[in-house]
Amino acid sequence: MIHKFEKCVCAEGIIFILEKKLKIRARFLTKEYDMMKTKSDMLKTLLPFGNTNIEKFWALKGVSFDVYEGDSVGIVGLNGGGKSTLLNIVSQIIPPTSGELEVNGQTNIISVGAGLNYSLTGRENIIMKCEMLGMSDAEINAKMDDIINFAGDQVIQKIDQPVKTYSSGMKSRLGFSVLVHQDPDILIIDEALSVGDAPFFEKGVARMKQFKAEGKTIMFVSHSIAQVEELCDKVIWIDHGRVVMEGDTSEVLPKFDEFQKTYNKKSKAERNKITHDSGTNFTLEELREANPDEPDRYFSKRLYDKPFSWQTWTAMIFLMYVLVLTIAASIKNKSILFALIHPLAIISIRTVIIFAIVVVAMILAGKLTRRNKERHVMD
Ligand SMILES: Nc1ncnc2c1ncn2[C@@H]1O[C@H](COP(=O)(O)OP(=O)(O)OP(=O)(O)O)[C@@H](O)[C@H]1O
Repeated sequence: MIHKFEKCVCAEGIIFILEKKLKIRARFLTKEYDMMKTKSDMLKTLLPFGNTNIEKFWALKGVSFDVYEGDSVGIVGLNGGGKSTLLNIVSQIIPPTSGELEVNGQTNIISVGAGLNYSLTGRENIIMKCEMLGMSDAEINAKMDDIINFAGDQVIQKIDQPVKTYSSGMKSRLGFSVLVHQDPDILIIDEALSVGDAPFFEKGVARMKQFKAEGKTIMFVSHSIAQVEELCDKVIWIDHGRVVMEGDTSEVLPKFDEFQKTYNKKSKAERNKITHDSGTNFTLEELREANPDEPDRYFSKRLYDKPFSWQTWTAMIFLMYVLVLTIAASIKNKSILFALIHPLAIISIRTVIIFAIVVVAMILAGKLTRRNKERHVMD
C-alpha cells in the first residue's frame, strides 16, 4: 500500500510528520453509456450484435486522483458533469468502462434512496442493509431504535410502511441514518444532505464532522458550495467527465463558483449543445495518445463491458445444446455420440424450440438486469 507523509503543526506549535495510507487510487476512469432514444434502441442493446450502432455517451473521460486516509474530498461540478457516476464506480456499484481503481477499505455510499428496496418496509430495509454490511441480528436489534429515531419523525411514523410510500427526502434520511450508524472506513456521500429539512441537515453535518474527527476518509458530492466548504479540505472539480482542477478547498472552490456563475448566464440551448458535443466526441484511443507514458492497460475496455463476440456466443450455445443432448441421451439410455448424430431421435423439435426460447430469455434477462441495475443506481 502506498503512503504519503504530511507535515502538521499542532496548537502548541510543535511540527510533526503524519503518515497517511492511500485509500482510493483512480487512474483514467471512463464510463460509456448507451444513449437509448427510442424503444428500438432499447431492444437493440439487449441483442448480442445489435448495440454497436447505438449512439454512445461518455460520462467520464479519464478521471484520475488519489485520496488518502483522513482526507475529506468534495466533488463539485455542473449538473451532468459525472459526479454520481464517479462515486458509483468508486463504491463499486457500477463498473468503469476502462481505467483502474484501487480501494483500500470498506466503502459505504449514502445517496438518495440508493440500495433501498422500495417494496419492503422501512424497518425491513434497515435489517436488509445492516445484514448486507455484515451486522449480526443482535447488533441490528441494538441499533434499530437509534437508526429509526435519527431518521426523524416522518420516518418514525411510516417505519412499517413500504418505502415506495416515502418521499425522496424520507428515503434519503432512512438511507443516511442506516449508514451513519455503521463504522465504515470510507464514506461516500452523494447529495444525501440536500433533501432533508434543517434539523436533519444539522444532525447530518454534525455526524459527518464526527466521522472526520475520527479520521475517516470522506468523498462528498454536493451542489452546495457552503456544505463543501464546511466539510471538505480538498476539492475535485469535474466538468463533462474530466477533472478541471483539484486541490485545497480554498483554492478550487472560488474558481468553480466563478465558472458556475458565468455558465448559468448561458442560454439553455448553448448549455445543451456543450453537454452533447463533449459527451459524444471522445475515444479511448485519443486518451491513450494524450498519455503516451502510461501503461496500455488503462486504456482498454474491460471485458465485462464488451458484448461477447459472435464466436463466444456460438460456442456457449453449442455447449448448452450438447449438455441438453447428453442429459436426454442418458435418460433414454443412448450414447452421446448417437445423440449427436441423431438428435431428433433423442429430443423432439418442441424441446429444441423450448431450449432456444430459454437461451434467448436468459440472455435478455441478464442484459436487462445489468442495465436496470445501472439505471436504478443513477436515479
Ligand atoms: N444510465 C445512463 N444512461 C445514459 N446516460 C447516463 C446514465 N446515467 C448517467 N448518464 C449521463 O451521464 C452524465 C453524467 O451523469 P451523472 O449523474 O454522473 O452527473 P452528475 O454530475 O452527478 O449530475 P447531477 O449534478 O445533475 O446529479 C449525464 O449526462 C447523464 O445524463
